[in-house]
Amino acid sequence: MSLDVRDLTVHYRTLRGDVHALDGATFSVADGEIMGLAGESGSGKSTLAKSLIRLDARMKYVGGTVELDGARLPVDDQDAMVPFRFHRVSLIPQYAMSALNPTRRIGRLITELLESRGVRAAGLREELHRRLDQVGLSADVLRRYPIELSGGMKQRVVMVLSTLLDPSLLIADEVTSALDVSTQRAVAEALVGFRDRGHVTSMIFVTHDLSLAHQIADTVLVMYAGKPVEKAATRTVIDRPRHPYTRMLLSALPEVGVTYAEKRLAGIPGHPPALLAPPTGCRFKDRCPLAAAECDEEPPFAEIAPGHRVACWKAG
Ligand SMILES: Nc1ncnc2c1ncn2[C@@H]1O[C@H](COP(=O)(O)OP(=O)(O)OP(=O)(O)O)[C@@H](O)[C@H]1O
Repeated sequence: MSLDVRDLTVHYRTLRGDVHALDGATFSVADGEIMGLAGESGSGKSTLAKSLIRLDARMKYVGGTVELDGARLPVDDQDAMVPFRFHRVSLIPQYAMSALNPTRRIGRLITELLESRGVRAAGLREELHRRLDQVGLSADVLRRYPIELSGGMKQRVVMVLSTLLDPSLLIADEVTSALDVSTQRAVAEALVGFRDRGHVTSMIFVTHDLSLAHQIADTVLVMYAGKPVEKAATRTVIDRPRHPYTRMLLSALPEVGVTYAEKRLAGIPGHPPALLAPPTGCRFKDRCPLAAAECDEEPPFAEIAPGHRVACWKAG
């Protein structure tokens, strides 16, 4: 088992109190698995992604454990995480490509970044060239400035850099959302290529776009209001979703070739609950067509079939 997360709970400190952005997340990711992490904006996807690598100053670890390849990942201690970051667990952050320093050539940027992580860049030069080639970039990009590269090229440079040390876990946080559809596909294919060549053991692919998760992920974990609500093989989530929220999320997807007049976007009525004071019991109950008295108690994230977990009293 590559990644094993138990009851991970992380809040944001605010002047008005704690925002319960991630509340008791339990799931695992197997060796070789690409897990899509899906859910509406604000469901806690980025919070979960960041929690596995670096909490920012406003985030507060509240509880839970994370194991990577059988050893504890010290996600509650930011200094103890230093040797793991980049080496064992690596993140391609949201908007990574706009974070490249515009005044440095790509080659120099990469050298500086590697050396700041205690890695000798000279020893990795050949491998760097090989990996750039694998994602369709020539070594010539190393002599260019970020402004001379397209968005898709910059994204691929960041991807190569994030995986250069063969991390066990790669987290890709909305890496394709700023790209056009064909570039999205190239970036998604490059990510799958990293896994297929063994440059990363497993991957969490954060996206609000279930159709994109469908293209590259082996499994999908759906989050709602800070909690995982369903996880299964991608085909199962798409063809036989069991959580009412997953069903509504899927029916809200626009269909290609169907005009707006023919099928108005279903959408999901209502709003997610405020996470400053989340409701007790199932967090989806106020928007759920199946809600009943038992939903005042929190449903467990139970395995209803091999590899298929659902947090819903009505799914069993
Ligand atoms: N710095 C912060 N301070 C307070 N609350 C925050 C902060 N960052 C995020 N939140 C809240 O935590 C919850 C989860 O946010 P998060 O960014 O993890 O969601 P997300 O699913 O990644 O959304 P998106 O798809 O928009 O990136 C939301 O309710 C959000 O408002």
